[in-house]
Amino acid sequence: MTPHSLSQPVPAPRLEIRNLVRHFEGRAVVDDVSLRIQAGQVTCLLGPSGCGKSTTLRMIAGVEMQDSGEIYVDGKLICDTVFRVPPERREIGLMFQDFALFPHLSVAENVAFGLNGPREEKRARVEELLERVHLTRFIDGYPHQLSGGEQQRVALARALAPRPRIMLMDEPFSGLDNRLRDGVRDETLSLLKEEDTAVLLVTHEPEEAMRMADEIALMRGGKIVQQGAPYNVYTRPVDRAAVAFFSDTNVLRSTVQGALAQTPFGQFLAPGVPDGTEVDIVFRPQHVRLDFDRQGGGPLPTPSDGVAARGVVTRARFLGHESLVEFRMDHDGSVLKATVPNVFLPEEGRVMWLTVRRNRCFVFPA
Ligand SMILES: Nc1ncnc2c1ncn2[C@@H]1O[C@H](COP(=O)(O)OP(=O)(O)OP(=O)(O)O)[C@@H](O)[C@H]1O
Repeated sequence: MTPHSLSQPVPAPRLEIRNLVRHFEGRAVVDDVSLRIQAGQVTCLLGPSGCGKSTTLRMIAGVEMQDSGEIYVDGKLICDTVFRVPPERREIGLMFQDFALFPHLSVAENVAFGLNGPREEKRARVEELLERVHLTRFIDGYPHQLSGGEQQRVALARALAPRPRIMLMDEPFSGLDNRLRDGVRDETLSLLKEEDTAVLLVTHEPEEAMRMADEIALMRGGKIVQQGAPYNVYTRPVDRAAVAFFSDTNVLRSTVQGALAQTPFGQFLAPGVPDGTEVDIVFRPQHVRLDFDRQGGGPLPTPSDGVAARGVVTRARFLGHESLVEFRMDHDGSVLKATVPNVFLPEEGRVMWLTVRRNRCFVFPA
């Protein structure tokens, strides 16, 4: 870094919300939520249905008022409990799943809807955006002549036409079928990046968040419980529910003695956990290793994989890029799941030995 760049002032986040709170019927539906998003960055607000994602988005859009907290755009206050810039002056673009196009307006008229200024300028912006979403040929067409994916791209062009500083997107792709969705998502993402827009995208689908986000804010019960790059949120989850939100999980319950949790898979480190504490050892099916039975025995213990435990196959299914195998474990009759790349479909009743990758396990208080 040069001395010159050191002296550059750090730009204020394009969007910042501080300590937003909203109650409905005495319940905090959004409970002290803070976020910062830079220009050109996509943050996904990810969480189960009803956790307060849409209410957060609506407060930023200005169609819902917070009980407390502030919203800033480029460092300027646009809303607290006293001062409020009206929604239409916030320079925020909106895209919702059911944000339908106007059926009686042509594609060009739809895209131009939020634009002011001379006709030629508006037309030039409409042509530019339709070119970028590869829909120039439909410029004089009407929404009913377009497929779902094409309509969604027009909606995106319409939302971006006035060059909003921020885009708020609420489950924008959930109306599209799977085949279309990936393509529309990728195209949307590259267009948003080109426009240098700060994006807050609400979704309940982890795959969508992993695919789209620079940063994921995991929300539950009105609070952001974890925030970070997708890789970090996935590999360093804060609790058991955060693991389970992204994938199937296996759980072993144990009690800590001497900073160790004993299990049929050997011991797990539980540093700093007091003796007598019940813990859950949580791991994903892809971190279970399978081995064949060798005359009643399994593989020898290793420091990285611990001790092998015996299980019997109850079900095996091929999922496309991997196979999911379920086992009933000898030690307590519990069911554990393992995934194996490609095709692996052992018959029901087959005995196998399971080990668990130590460096992929999470130990949480139960
Ligand atoms: N106007 C309202 N009056 C009363 N309760 C409301 C209102 N709006 C939202 N809620 C409640 O607040 C909670 C959070 O709703 P919100 O729509 O923000 O959740 P969400 O995470 O976006 O869920 P979904 O993905 O299902 O839309 C829900 O329990 C909802 O019923």
